Amino acid sequence: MIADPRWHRFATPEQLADRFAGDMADFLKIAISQRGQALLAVSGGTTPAAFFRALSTHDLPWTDVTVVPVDERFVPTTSERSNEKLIRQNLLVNKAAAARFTPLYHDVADISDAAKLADRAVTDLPLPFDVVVLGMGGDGHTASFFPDSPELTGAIDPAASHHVLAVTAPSADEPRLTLTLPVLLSAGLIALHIEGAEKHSLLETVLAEPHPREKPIGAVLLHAAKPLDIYWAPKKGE
Ligand SMILES: O=C(O)[C@H](O)[C@@H](O)[C@H](O)[C@H](O)COP(=O)(O)O
Repeated sequence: MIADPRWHRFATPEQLADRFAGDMADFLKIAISQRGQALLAVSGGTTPAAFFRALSTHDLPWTDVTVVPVDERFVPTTSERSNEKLIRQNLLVNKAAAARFTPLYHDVADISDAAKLADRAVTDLPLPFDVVVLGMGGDGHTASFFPDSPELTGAIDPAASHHVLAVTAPSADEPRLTLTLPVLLSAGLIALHIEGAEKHSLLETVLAEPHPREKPIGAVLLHAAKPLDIYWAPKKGE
């Protein structure tokens, strides 16, 4: 049974970015006040850049915050496809430049070695995450849980023993490293940031009938112990 999500709807992506950044900054401040530090996992892709830039300007004890990618393309951090590059250029700037960062990408030949290194680094963090920010693709994937991935079952296994897995998928442009479902679900707050009418409609469909293997966002919705916060705005011109 899915816990009814909390929808936060905005007229424009700019208004969403400003309010979303303020809400996440407030939650990170609470986490820091309660446990002296905060763990923030963020997704990549094309949607979050404005939110990252807005969050980077907020005044909070960034030296007590560790930022981790929810998932990563197995590409050098100089690549335009790199989520680490996106995060470093848009979030780890301004006041947030003082934050710590734990990468998933490691410059090794074999992605399974990178996954092992990333899994060890994430395991060594003071888990659970305080905030996880997810995106969603038009096929209903989130993180790197792709419907056509042979590793999907392992990645969305609620009892997965690893925190990071290497995954591949014909629909993904490159091999990926992804946090697994349990480590995402253990977060204090899970926010889903999507924009556009198409994604809104897709999510409404999944909320009505979750198919974790067809629409992997459904695995998050089904197994989340608390409601997700969904931040949505129409795309420009919609
Ligand atoms: O590495 C990635 O691409 C993301 O982590 C991925 O899960 C993303 O959130 C969705 O693919 C949505 O991407 P867009 O924001 O580009 O639509």
